[in-house]
This record gives sequence, C-alpha cells and structure tokens, in this order.
Amino acid sequence: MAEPLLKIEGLTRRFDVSKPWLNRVIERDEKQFLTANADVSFEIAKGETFALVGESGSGKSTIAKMVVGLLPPSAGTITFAGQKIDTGAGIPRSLRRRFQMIFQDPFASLNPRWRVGEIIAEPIRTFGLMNPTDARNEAARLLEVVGLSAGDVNKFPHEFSGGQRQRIAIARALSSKPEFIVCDEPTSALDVSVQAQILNLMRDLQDEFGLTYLLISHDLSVVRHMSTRIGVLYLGRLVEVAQGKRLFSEPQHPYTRMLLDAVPDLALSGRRRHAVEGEIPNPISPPPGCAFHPRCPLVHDRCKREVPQPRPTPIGQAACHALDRLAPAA
Ligand SMILES: Nc1ncnc2c1ncn2[C@@H]1O[C@H](COP(=O)(O)OP(=O)(O)OP(=O)(O)O)[C@@H](O)[C@H]1O
Repeated sequence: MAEPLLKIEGLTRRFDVSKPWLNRVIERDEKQFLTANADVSFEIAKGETFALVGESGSGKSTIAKMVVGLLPPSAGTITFAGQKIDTGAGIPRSLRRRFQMIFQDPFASLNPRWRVGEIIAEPIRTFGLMNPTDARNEAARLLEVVGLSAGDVNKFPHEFSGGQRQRIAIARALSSKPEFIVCDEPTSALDVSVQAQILNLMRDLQDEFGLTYLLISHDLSVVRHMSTRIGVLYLGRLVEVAQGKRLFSEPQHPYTRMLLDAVPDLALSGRRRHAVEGEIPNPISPPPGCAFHPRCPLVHDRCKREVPQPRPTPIGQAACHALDRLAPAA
C-alpha cells in the first residue's frame, strides 16, 4: 500500500462506568471499566473507502470519534498524512481543516435556526479560508455540487427532506476542502429509496475531489457497495481486515462468516449458511482469550486463554487461532 493517509496503531478506549463513589463504599464495589476498543490498528490509503462493520456496541462509533478528535484515546496513536497527532491536546488547527465528519442524523447535525448558506459556510469562516461574500458564493456553488440549487442558501433545514438535508450536511463537510471524511452511518436514518442516491453522490464526490472515507455502518449491503477494504469489529477488537469484495466471497474469520450468514438478502456465492448463535458478551467483563470463543464453532483450548494476534490471510488479515483449520469459504 502507498504511504497511508491515516494510520491507527494500538487504539484503545476505556470508559469509567463505576457506580457513584458513595454507593461503591456502601456496597464495597470496585471501580468498573468498559473497554469499547482494544488494540485496534489499521491504515487507510489516499482515495480509499475503509469501512468498519460490526454488531451494535462493537465500538465502531468510538473509533470514529477518536479519529476526528471528539474523544481522546486511552492508549494508541493516530497518524495523519505522516504527522502523529497528540491525542491529549486534540487535532492541531493546521490538520483540522483536512478532516470532516458526516453524521447519521442530518437534522440533528444542522443548526435549525441558521440558513443553509450560513451552515455550509461555517467551516470556511472557522478556518478563515475566504471573505464573507466569497464564502456565500462558495456555499451556493456547493449546493449545486451536491445536487440542490444555488437559491437554497436562503432556506432553513426544516424546508428540506431527509435526503436533501444529508446533501446539505455533505456540502458543509466539503466546504473546508477536506481530504478525509468520516461517515458515521450516513444513510441509516434515510428511506431506502434515498439511500442509494446519497451513496452514489458520495462516490461521485470521492472521484471528483480525491476524497478518502472512513465509513461506519452496520449495513453490509452499504459496505459492499462502497468499500475498498473492510475492518470487522467484535467487542471492540478488529478481528478481520480484508479487501472489500473478497470479504463477501471468502470471509476468513468465523465471526465474519457468522455476520454475513445473518443477512438474508446477501448472495453468498453458494456458501452454506449457519444460524447466528449466542449473544455479544458484556464488554465490562469480556471472556478471556478470544472474546468470540463462547460463540465460535471452532473453539479450542488456546482460544480460551490467549488473545489471537492478526495473521495474514489470502484476502487481508485475521485474528483467529483456528485459521489453519478453517474450511475454504466458497
Ligand atoms: N460515553 C460512554 N460511556 C460509557 N460507555 C460507552 C460510552 N460510549 C460508548 N460506550 C460503550 O462502548 C461500547 C461501544 O460503543 P459504540 O457506540 O462505539 O459501538 P457501535 O458499534 O458504534 O454501536 P452502534 O452501532 O449501536 O452505534 C458499547 O458497549 C457502549 O455502550
């Protein structure tokens, strides 16, 4: 891979979920920590779409928040364009313009009292990129870029449909001329008929502006449509990273196979489906060794003792002690 635009190494985030101090004293309870992400490492090359998938609570959004500086990691490093970010101090101003984020709910992320022109121009003002007249013209131009009309600058967010509001959020994200956009469930609040239009717009913009995306989604059909590479998270750890299309035809990790088997309308190249069994364990007290071992059909003793480290596979890498014993997926 060429020099990565984003490099994540050993990213870990713990949350203190202890009861209040007095309760702990009375009930003689210890402090409790929830590990949302443990030792997550991956790289994203310029122009790629790297997707993170996993069940609810697997730690996708926590990674997104750490990457854009909304949440400091407990451990690990983030390097952007060769520059290591001091995550304690936040993302330096010189880099912040180059990052943007698109959220799931376009209504909540747009200020309802501002006109659309002001919303889109806000990052331009924040980073002092243009004078107010040019910023307003740029907002009108960006509205056309995302398929709306220049005259919409004077309207308010409530005058638009959900899909149109997500277009406005995208125009806003583009206004600081970023290279890298974190898209956290960008279409999951939208009607199915509108989802494909927004995803196609995102792809067109990626080609036009050379954008790099980190896509967070629980929807495997969205991920398949969009991604160059995919990372699969289980209970906060990355269990598999693979080339986009091949993950669906040749999944390696038993958890990835289980995740794909759970989607009824996914064509699986003739592979036999297996029912999803068991539930995600409590992240406050995860199982020892491989956290997937209580649900894994290939579990053996070592899995209960040792956290598996990532190993190369034909389509990327996977962290599983049983890789050698896996039958071919197809
Ligand atoms: N501020 C917080 N305080 C305590 N626990 C948190 C906090 N934020 C997230 N968590 C926990 O961290 C774990 C990972 O959460 P996260 O939101 O990153 O998962 P996710 O994969 O994005 O899930 P979803 O798809 O439901 O949004 C969950 O167990 C969640 O309850």
